[in-house]
Amino acid sequence: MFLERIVATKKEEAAALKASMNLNAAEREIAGLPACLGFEAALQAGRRRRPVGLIAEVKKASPSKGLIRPDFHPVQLAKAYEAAGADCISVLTDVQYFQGSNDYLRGVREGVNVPLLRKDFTIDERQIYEARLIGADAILLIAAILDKRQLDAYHRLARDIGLDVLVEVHNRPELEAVLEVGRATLIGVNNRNLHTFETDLSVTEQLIALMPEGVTAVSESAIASTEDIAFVEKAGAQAVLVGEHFMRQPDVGAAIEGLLGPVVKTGAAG
Ligand SMILES: O=C(O)c1ccccc1NCC(=O)[C@H](O)[C@H](O)COP(=O)(O)O
Repeated sequence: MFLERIVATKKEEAAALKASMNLNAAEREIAGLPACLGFEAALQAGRRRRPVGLIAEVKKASPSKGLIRPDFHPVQLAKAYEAAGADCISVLTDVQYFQGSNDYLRGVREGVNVPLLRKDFTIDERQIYEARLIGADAILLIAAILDKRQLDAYHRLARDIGLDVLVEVHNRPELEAVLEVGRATLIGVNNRNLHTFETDLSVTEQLIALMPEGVTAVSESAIASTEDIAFVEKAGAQAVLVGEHFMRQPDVGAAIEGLLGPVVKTGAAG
């Protein structure tokens, strides 16, 4: 099973981090960093300018599609996303399966001033410290690979060091576990089954209907047309996470406008 392979790789990486990272030193360094940019707040602000908030993803390759963008320049792409009004940017840092890199996130941090999601498979607390140290504003917690104790502890740690948390679910039991833990305010519904790679936007419709008031709901994956946006918005998505569709267009800024329309000036700050 593919997800199990990814988790096994992450366990090896976590063991290496355990050997190289001094937690006290990491905490001291983090205490001296500037505050994170508000990831969830940026998505809510984005909803006032477009039908839904936008997390635009910098994604070179994926397990399901292989190499997506051979001519891959993460900082240029991120600057184009920012110029086109992306509210937040997701940067894949997994090396083995997505051809990502922590250096991509560091570079993007230097290049843009929008909140950044470190998109990776978090299974150890040291990865959360690492995310903050390389410049992320938010991390991803995937319910399919974490039990309730981990969801609770990792969420608490991330918030303690200033990070927002996008908690990802794909089915009803995962959503119920996340709601029982009771910490998530920002919940992503992944339309992709991470075991089979099958995609289905109706997963967004089914799961958002079960979410309580007050949750910022994000529809993730397989969004590629204005019809898809209309569908997930009607289902209650307040934001979307889009990677491959943008990565396949030569001009990613124009692709944002094509998918979501122009930014509407509200006159209000934010
Ligand atoms: O994208 C994959 O093939 C994939 C496979 C296994 C686990 C995770 C995977 N993707 C991570 C993501 O959640 C997506 O990169 C993100 O939602 C954007 O999706 P898309 O717009 O379809 O590129």
